[in-house]
Amino acid sequence: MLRIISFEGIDGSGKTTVANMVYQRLKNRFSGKNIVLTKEPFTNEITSLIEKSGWEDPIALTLLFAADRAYHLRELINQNPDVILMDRYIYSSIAYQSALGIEENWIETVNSKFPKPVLTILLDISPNKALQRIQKNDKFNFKEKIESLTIVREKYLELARKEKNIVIVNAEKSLNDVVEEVYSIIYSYLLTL
Ligand SMILES: Nc1ncnc2c1ncn2[C@@H]1O[C@H](COP(=O)(O)OP(=O)(O)OP(=O)(O)O)[C@@H](O)[C@H]1O
Ligand SMILES: Cc1cn([C@H]2C[C@H](O)[C@@H](COP(=O)(O)O)O2)c(=O)[nH]c1=O
Repeated sequence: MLRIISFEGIDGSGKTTVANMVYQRLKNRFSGKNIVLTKEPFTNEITSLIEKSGWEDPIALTLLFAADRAYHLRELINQNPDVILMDRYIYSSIAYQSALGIEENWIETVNSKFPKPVLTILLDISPNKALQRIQKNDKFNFKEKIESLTIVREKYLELARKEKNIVIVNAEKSLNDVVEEVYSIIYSYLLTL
């Protein structure tokens, strides 16, 4: 069984930075466990198709992200991890692709063969603040408009109201405070294994 802890949130919420810092601390504290840090999208080939698609067709995007995920999970199984820290996972598809107008039920069905995350850290931040942070770090060629990120954020918050394993963390706090909070949530989970 793959135990996946996913990091979710709108672009610029701090997922990659926080996941990396928390991973370093967890690796030192739980040196006997095989903790893997990874991110989605995973494959260069599918990422390039996603970029070529122009980020507008939610059906194509849902299917491409799911194909990437299927390949990614097969690679992860081979690493025999105790726990996987995943920078984006299924809830990214639900939040982002449903924000483009596609039915959430269908996105859930497309992703229904993948293991659900045991825990999800939702880094919540206003789109304004998030966009200020990534102005200089934007790696992807897509529209990072405040309007669209506002819808994505609302989709994430809706998911958090439905799914008990999603923990909302205020990502507007200082980096140290966010890392401390996320570390302690995951630490408590790992002690139960
Ligand atoms: N709590 C914080 N306070 C201030 N700056 C932060 C905080 N967290 C992250 N940052 C900074 O914000 C920028 C974006 O962070 P990061 O790339 O980790 O976000 P992300 O959620 O992974 O973004 P994306 O989804 O676009 O890849 C980085 O420059 C990072 O150093
Ligand atoms: C997994 C996944 C990702 N996306 C979107 C979300 C982001 O805008 C980009 C990835 O960018 P990052 O800077 O590497 O986080 O892809 C998506 O729309 N659907 C998904 O399933």
